Amino acid sequence: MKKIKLDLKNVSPFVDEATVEKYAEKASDFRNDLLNGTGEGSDFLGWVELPSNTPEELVAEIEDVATHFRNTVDVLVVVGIGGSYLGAKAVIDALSHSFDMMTQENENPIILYAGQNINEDYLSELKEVLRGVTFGICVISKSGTTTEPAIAFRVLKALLEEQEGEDASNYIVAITDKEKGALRTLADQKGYKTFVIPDNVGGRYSVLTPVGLLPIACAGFDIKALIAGAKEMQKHLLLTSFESNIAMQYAAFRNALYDEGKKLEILVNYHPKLANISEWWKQLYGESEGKDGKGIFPASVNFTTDLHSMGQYIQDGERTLFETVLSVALPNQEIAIPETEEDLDNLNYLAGKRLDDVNKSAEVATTLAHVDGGVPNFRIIIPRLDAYYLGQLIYFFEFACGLSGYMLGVNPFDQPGVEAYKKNMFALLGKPGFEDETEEINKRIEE
Ligand SMILES: O=P(O)(O)OC[C@H]1O[C@](O)(CO)[C@@H](O)[C@@H]1O
Repeated sequence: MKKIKLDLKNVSPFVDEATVEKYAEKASDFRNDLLNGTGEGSDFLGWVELPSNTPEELVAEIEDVATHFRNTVDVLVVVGIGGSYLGAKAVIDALSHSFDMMTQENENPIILYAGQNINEDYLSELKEVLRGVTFGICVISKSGTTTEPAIAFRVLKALLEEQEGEDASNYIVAITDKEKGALRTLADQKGYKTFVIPDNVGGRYSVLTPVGLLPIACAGFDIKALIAGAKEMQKHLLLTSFESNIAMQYAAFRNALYDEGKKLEILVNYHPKLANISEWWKQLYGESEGKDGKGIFPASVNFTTDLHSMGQYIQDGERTLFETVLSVALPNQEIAIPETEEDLDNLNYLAGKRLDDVNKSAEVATTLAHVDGGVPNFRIIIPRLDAYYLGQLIYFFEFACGLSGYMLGVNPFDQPGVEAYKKNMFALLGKPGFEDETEEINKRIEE
């Protein structure tokens, strides 16, 4: 089997060799910190060994529960926010037919999402489409106390109970901490089927635990292939030499770019199915690195679509950005451009060419133009879009993120900044225990 590759050709000219060397020298130590738990945040390194250590029995249990849902429901609502849904959505969207809801042969439940916002229209409309439909709920929260998914679950559970009566609990699975949190208490009391999120795996690193694996299996995709791909990458990233370790290279070069004033990284795809891989990646890198007044800001675009909107800025705006292009080597489908006799649209010069040839030309053309415009370009080559290579990609990004955070000098496994909005919101809503904050925030608003 092939491996995903990292092409540095269009990054190297933008960085000082000595700076890269500085990070490259440290890369091996940081790699050891990840493997041996000797760096900051070492309580949250459970993800490092997940691909090689996930027990077969757990995979079989996930597949059994997925089969139960695939046989009993038409829709599965995944309730979660951040790392508790982004990985599953990223993989499911990458592997699904682009027009899934229009295909007749879909034997798997439609996967919908809730709890990733607090919007009243969204949840009302979701309830509207679920009314009268056989649906299940997969509620995911590591802490078991996050407000957004807790509200959505309460609302959807009420609808499910209204429709299924005493049987409702057979349509619910909860993925949460083994003993802590409100969701654990509720699940135990109601007798829901549960899966555990290991203590030592943070939300944004949890896609290869039941958090990602169960929804992906319910959608009908091959979780064993996903894990096998991740395992292959895990083996590869054990390599100690900088020249052969693509995670060390990516981490070192992006930190060198940061030192050169490139403060913003744009993850680029030329494949619409990868759009949500970018959303997952943004949380992974944003929450891991954006702290202590530092960190590359992760952004994303979908090309060629966004070349007709953001293309102008990337080519010509502030020179503080670099791109990381996800390039899928081979499409899974084939379509050639037809020839017409009249050639009224002047496209006969492309007749017979595959669409992918045109897409690849756009990719090469754009990369060259952006490099000429002062935008360094990493290129990650994914042999094809399937579960195995997505597993490789996920593990590569996770490992590189850990390394990159250490190179930046931050703890890549905490997210203290996320608490600030929560504290204010609880104060505004008058949550018990936040009385002093409520008084303070009300004064501030009235001023
Ligand atoms: O799984 P939980 O505990 O509901 O958390 C969801 C998300 O919220 C955060 O904790 C941020 O508030 C993320 O790190 C996490 O992925």
